[in-house]
Amino acid sequence: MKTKIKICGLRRKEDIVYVNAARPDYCGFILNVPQSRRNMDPEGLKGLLEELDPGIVPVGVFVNEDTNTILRIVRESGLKMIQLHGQEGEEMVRTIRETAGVPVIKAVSVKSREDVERAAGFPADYLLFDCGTGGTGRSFDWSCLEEAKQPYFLAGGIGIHNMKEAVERFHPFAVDLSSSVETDGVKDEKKIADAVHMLRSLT
Ligand SMILES: O=C(O)c1ccccc1N[C@@H]1O[C@H](COP(=O)(O)O)[C@@H](O)[C@H]1O
Repeated sequence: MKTKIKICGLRRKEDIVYVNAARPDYCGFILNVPQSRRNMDPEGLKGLLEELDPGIVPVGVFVNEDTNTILRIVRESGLKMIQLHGQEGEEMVRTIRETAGVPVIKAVSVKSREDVERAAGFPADYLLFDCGTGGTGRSFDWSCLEEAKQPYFLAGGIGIHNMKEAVERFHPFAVDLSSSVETDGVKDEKKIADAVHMLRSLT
């Protein structure tokens, strides 16, 4: 199967224009995470999603958010996928997956092979392997991925400099980019286009 691509951390109208032109498979919105410079208020989300090309799946990224708040935001905004990027436990992942009616991605911070092995027990539709807290622009030791048993999103410092190696060596379900497609802290149209173009040329 061809590796897909997600562009994460959109928050401006221009960002929607950029992804509509580049056409990644998924795009992500960091919601109610004030410690992130990519944070956006869910109030503004519906308006952005109305402008999004229907062929791009919008993913809501939450960090240790209350379950009912996640379910309400998904219901009201039209998000098509949920990414849990904090310390959410199995029970919460299961509840959200059963109730929200959209697929759930569970992010796991990888420091060792054991982190990847343990993640196999999560009742999520997809796992996402990342470095640290998310959106850091840093990679982890990819040799840990040799223990991965199910389809996963690969995140953490992915860009055009290392995407070829990531895809050809590990065949992730999707690569997930944020920092590498920004200039001066905002999304960059050309970097997004180049990243999506490179991914399509690889697979
Ligand atoms: O991007 C953030 O600020 C962020 C904040 C909180 C949770 C997740 C966040 N981003 C996720 O990080 C990876 C991309 O990381 P990178 O910048 O390319 O290294 C992706 O999964 C985003 O959803």
